[in-house]
Amino acid sequence: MAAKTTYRERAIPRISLSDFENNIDAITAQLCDASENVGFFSIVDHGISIQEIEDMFAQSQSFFALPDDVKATVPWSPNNVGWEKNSQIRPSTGAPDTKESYQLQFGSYMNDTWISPSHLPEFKEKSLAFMNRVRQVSELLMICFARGLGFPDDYFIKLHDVSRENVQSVLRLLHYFELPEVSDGKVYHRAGAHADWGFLTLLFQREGQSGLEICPGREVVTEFAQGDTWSKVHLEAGDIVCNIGDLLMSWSDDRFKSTFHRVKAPCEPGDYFGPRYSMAYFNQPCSDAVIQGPKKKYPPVTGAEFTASAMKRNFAVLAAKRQQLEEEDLKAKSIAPTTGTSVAAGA
Ligand SMILES: O=C(O)CCC(=O)C(=O)O
Ligand SMILES: [Fe+2]
Repeated sequence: MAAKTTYRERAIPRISLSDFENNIDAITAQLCDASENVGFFSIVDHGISIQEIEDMFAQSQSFFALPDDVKATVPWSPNNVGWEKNSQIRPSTGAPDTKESYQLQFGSYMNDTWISPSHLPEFKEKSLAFMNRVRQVSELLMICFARGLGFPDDYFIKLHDVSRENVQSVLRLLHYFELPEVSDGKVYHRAGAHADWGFLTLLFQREGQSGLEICPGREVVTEFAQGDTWSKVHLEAGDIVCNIGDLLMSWSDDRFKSTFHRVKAPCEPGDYFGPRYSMAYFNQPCSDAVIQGPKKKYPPVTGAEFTASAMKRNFAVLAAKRQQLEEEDLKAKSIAPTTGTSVAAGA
């Protein structure tokens, strides 16, 4: 069984981007405050309509409704594009998330990885149009973060130029499976606790499909530890939930916090066990972008190097978690060799 969660109410700032040009200073101040103190905020009046978001969710749902052997024609690849199912293992749990996802990028890595129009005629065109809408909103936020850190306004925008071949930005469509409400003793991780390693994530969720929770408290980007007091992220239709990734935390000399979050493994009364769809747009800079904060707290690294070391850290923690689970399993078997009890990995 998953452990019972300790909750604390935390206010997650809601920031309006209305009349952006005239309000840019006030918006910058609110974004910096939210990023320093929570690491999560939602944005409203961002210009993407509820209808546009729902239309993209409809495309996503049509994709996931295809038979697995059709989705398998666009498999996940190490270029970070494509479809996977039950395969993303988080260091916090040591177990795969119970979900499937389809990752989309702007450039040529996608050439063989767009689902054929014979299955979904409008999928590619509609997805690229939606990705460009989210990119535009992201660029407004990038101007504010650049100002907040004392860089020129277009500093981050240029380093996330999606017309360049080596940009790493991704739209991840997610489908978490419906889960049994009656406990069968297993823990079904939806998205185990993690921090995003990119620059800034914009997340779209559907009303009624709750589960996103955050756990702030990280002071330096090199630290993997997490607290155990969670806060639910409440959602209003049309809101975009944004979170700082490790890369922006490092690029801001640890001023803006990349916060641990998860989609809870439902196990308590009131949790949502039904099918859940979400979409996460990860802003990730070009692989040759040079990353260093204004105070030079960390040595300069390229986008590619930052990603590689984030992966290395991730896999080291994952290996340690797996070893811990194996040792617990062996211990449980030696105490009660005939029960076959499985080890619950708490998120
Ligand atoms: O599905 C969600 O609400 C969160 C997904 C997420 O955190 C991720 O994919 O990094
Ligand atoms: Fe995430």
